[in-house]
Amino acid sequence: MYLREWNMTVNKICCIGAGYVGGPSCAVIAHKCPNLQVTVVDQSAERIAQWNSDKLPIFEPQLDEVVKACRGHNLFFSTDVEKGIRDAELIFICVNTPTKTFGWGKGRAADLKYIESAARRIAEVAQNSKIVVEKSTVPVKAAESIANILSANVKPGVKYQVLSNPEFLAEGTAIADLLNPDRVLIGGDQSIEGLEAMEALCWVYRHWVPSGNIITMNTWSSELSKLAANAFLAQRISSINAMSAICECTGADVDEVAHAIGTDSRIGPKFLKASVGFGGSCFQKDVLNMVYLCECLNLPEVAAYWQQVIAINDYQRMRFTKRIVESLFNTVTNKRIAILGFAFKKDTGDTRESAAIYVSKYLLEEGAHIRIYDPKVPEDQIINDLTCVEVTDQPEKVKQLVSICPDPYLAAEGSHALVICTEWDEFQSLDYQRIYNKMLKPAFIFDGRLILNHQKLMDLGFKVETIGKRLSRDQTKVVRTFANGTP
Ligand SMILES: NC(=O)C1=CN([C@@H]2O[C@H](COP(=O)(O)OP(=O)(O)OC[C@H]3O[C@@H](n4cnc5c(N)ncnc54)[C@H](O)[C@@H]3O)[C@@H](O)[C@H]2O)C=CC1
Ligand SMILES: O=C(O)[C@H]1O[C@H](OP(=O)(O)OP(=O)(O)OC[C@H]2O[C@@H](n3ccc(=O)[nH]c3=O)[C@H](O)[C@@H]2O)[C@H](O)[C@@H](O)[C@@H]1O
Repeated sequence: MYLREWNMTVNKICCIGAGYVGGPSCAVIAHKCPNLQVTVVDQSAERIAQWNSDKLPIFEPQLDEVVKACRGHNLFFSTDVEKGIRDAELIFICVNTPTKTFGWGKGRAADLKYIESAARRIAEVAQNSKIVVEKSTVPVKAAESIANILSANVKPGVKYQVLSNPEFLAEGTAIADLLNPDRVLIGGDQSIEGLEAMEALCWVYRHWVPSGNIITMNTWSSELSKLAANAFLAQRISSINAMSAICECTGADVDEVAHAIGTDSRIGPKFLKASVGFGGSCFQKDVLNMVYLCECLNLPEVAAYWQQVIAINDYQRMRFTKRIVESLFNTVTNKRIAILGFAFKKDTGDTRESAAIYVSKYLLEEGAHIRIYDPKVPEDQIINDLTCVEVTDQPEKVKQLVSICPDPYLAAEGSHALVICTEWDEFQSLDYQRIYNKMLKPAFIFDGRLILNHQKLMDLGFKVETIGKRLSRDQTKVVRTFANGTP
């Protein structure tokens, strides 16, 4: 596409950051825009080598097919960041923006060092004008910081426009989300050059996304909308999880409550599945980022409101684990507990902020032996997650207490309890009679994802506990407690 104000044609795209977002989103752009050349660059030689191999660095349904269809034709993965930047007219920044672990804003603010280093690299290397697209999730006004870095180091004859184009894909459905997005959001400067830069990015997406699904707005609205979307989604999960605690005390059933409220078209049925707590690299990070933003803007009441979404999530993971310990006669020391599922959700091998890490941590602190099975997470990833400094100060002890099993039946063998932490489909069709026979009695199942047929399991002899409903326990206890006035 030719840009008149810029006297430039968009032919080549570069993406800085070959992670969960940069890899899949650029693969889809390359697949849908055969007229464009797309190069994904990363400073990690290991990651780039994996993208160029038969075993891609991330597991996503359909990703292999899309990458194989265009890799080597108009899709390239490279460690040559400079060349990637130099050749492209349009550059996506898709680097990580983790929560800061030090200094001001520690534990809440986003660490923007990778964004800044990408911006500085562009400024250093660029010999002609560039449209720079911030795709990473960032605090409001980050685009302005990028623009300031670029303009402070600009070379004669070079122009920049910085756009915000946050990504809304969810892991496990990344390719489907990218091929069929609810919307594509583009924020930019409302100047003539800014509008033309936005039009160039709209043109890229129009190769496959209907115009009506491409929304344009000012940069700050776009940046804030991304944080707002994740905060609203996380808040819905914390809301239904808060309901699950009430359900467990009252005899109500959280799935029934979710169904009842979800049929109200104003509320809608999605994202109302109670669980052991949300995980993933973004919900907690982005809500905390919002909390920090509110504090900086001197809005303490608003900050406290969003902080509570995280507090309920922490409470849910802890509450579920306490129930495991209580049910196992108040001690799990030296007991064997099988954990099924370690990824933060099904259909991904990603474990970042996975609820399974927290459940395992609490059980290990109580001295349990845990046997973990996950269909996609590699053994070394699980061990790294459980021995990192945030989880334990006794990594050697943890290694002794944890074993990774190649199948769920081996994990269950000789165990006192089986805990479902991830909603993998395969867990619904396991041979639970076989599992029951191999377990110690009474054999407990804790379904942290509400995915199993509880009645069938109880008929087999299992003691079953789950989130947001009482199954094995005596319902009359609840009524008596209320009669005493001490719920
Ligand atoms: N993971 C997800 O599902 C989603 C993530 N996001 C956002 O997208 C951004 C990226 O997330 P992920 O892809 O999950 O991160 P990631 O950690 O998987 O990938 C980031 C990549 O950037 C590379 N990198 C960092 N600085 C670099 C530099 N200066 N030059 C070259 N490469 C550099 C790293 O080596 C890494 O491979 C984050 O801001 C995240 O919040 C947004 C939507 C979905
Ligand atoms: O910014 C991001 O990184 C992305 O964050 C989420 O995507 P993701 O974290 O990949 O996955 P989700 O499907 O949102 O699930 C997040 C967590 O919530 C849990 N969850 C989800 C839905 C639900 O009803 N209940 C529930 O407990 C999941 O099991 C998982 O642990 C958003 O859904 C994406 O739109 C966004 O782009």
